[in-house]
Amino acid sequence: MILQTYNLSKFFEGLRALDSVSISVPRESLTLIIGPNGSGKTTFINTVTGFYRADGGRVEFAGKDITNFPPHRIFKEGMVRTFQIPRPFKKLTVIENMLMPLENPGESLRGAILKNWVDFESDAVEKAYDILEFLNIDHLTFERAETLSGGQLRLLEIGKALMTDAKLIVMDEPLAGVAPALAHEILKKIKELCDAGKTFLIVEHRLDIILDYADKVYVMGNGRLIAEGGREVIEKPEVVEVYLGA
Ligand SMILES: Nc1ncnc2c1ncn2[C@@H]1O[C@H](COP(=O)(O)OP(=O)(O)OP(=O)(O)O)[C@@H](O)[C@H]1O
Repeated sequence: MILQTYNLSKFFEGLRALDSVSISVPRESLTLIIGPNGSGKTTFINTVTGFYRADGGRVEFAGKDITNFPPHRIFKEGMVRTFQIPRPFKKLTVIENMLMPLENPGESLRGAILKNWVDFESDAVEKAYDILEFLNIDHLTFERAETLSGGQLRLLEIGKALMTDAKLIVMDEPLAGVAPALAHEILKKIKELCDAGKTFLIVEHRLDIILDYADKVYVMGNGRLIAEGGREVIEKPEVVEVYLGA
């Protein structure tokens, strides 16, 4: 297992947004977290990646206790996250976005750009090209990010995550706003990356598209884990019920 949580909990003024959630993410898999709106999925991701402090429980990454490490330390351990809404630098080109460092979210745009132009390493550029080619967006290399479609922005986000060499890529709704054909392309790329040694933990609502690609599925409802298993879990009565009740 690359990631394990043990009774992870997070409370907001009495609301149990995350209530003793224990999950295991196998290496080189696509593990999916689903559940109706407000069931705690984003809170889970935020707590695992250090954006929220846990109120209870433990997070282990690659066998190491990383509970309540700050986000940059978790990043250094090899876990990177993408956000519900992609945040590229719109006026910059795709390749410039690829070369933007991710490790220091607090760094100013100006500082980041200067650092990049000064520190440009040819192998970083080469790596960025290779990744863009793998993702089939190399034709967009010199386009400004603002001209990309929703799906292309998601691919750019995956590209940026791949630039970091993170072992585990955590994604919040990577298919939101993506046309179905491109969504399938994205998922096929993700599966190829799993075969190549990466691990993905994904929160997603579009089950019709993503379920077939999932190796393992966790279902949340009201801050708790209500089911886990293979793709067939969505047929369990308790899962149907939590979706109907939402
Ligand atoms: N920063 C916060 N402060 C207070 N309450 C919060 C905060 N973040 C989340 N919550 C609450 O925690 C609960 C779980 O929210 P969360 O966003 O984790 O659900 P979700 O499953 O990701 O929903 P969605 O699918 O709509 O994104 C909700 O009741 C939400 O209102």
